[in-house]
Amino acid sequence: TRSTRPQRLLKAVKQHATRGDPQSVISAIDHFCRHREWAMNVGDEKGCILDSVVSELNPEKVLELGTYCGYSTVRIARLLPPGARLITLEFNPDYAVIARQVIAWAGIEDKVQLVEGASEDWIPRMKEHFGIETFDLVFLDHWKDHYLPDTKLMEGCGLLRKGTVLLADNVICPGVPDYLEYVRNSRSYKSCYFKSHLEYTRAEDGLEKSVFLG
Ligand SMILES: CCCNc1ncnc2c1ncn2[C@@H]1O[C@H](/C=C/CNC(=O)c2cc(-c3ccc(F)cc3)cc(O)c2O)[C@@H](O)[C@H]1O
Ligand SMILES: [Mg+2]
Repeated sequence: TRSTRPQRLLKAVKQHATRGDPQSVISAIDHFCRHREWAMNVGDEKGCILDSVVSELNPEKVLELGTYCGYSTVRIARLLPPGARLITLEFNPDYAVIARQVIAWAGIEDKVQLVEGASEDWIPRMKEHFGIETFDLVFLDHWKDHYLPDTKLMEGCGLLRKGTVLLADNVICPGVPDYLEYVRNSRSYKSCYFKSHLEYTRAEDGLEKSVFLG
């Protein structure tokens, strides 16, 4: 049967990227998505904004909601200091199979824990299962109607501390209106918008950075 787009993306990584070189994995995926087949990775333009937020924060504990093929997982993990940890949640087993191989090809698997399952099931188990007190950074890039409920769930589970940064993809396209309204109007967040473009296109999109104030 015909291959899937994530399988073709992984093939492009194995053909064009150097094992153990995260930057070459990122470039191979960007090239594939720009010149062969579009895919919903955060991409190179918004990826640079993601890089600057990670580099400025130097987070020890990072949570990613929605691994997909592992592109942003590699972008984040390559910048983490030794001993820092990224937990990424992916509930589609077919995508998880691809993401594990992309993460391994990049050579950053020792910083990453890919957990197969739904965010709503795993967020409440972060403390007892992973020994996580609070996260320093959360990257939201999963189903857009789950950004808000999962944020409220993380608040309720005590996973956010004064200064935790939530970075949300796609706040314009496809858009997350209920989430934006919440983080921009809640007294518990200081929020700002980083204008950019939808990955590999000229359409507007951007990232919303929201600092939890406690
Ligand atoms: C129980 C559901 C909520 N919890 C979840 N827990 C764990 N993983 C979850 C997940 N939801 C979704 N996922 C996974 O995240 C990924 C989903 C991402 C959804 N992203 C988008 O829809 C998206 C869509 C676009 C897009 C933009 C314009 C356009 F014309 C077409 C698409 C651009 C993006 O950057 C996007 O991120 C998948 O791998 C999915 O299996
Ligand atoms: Mg996205």
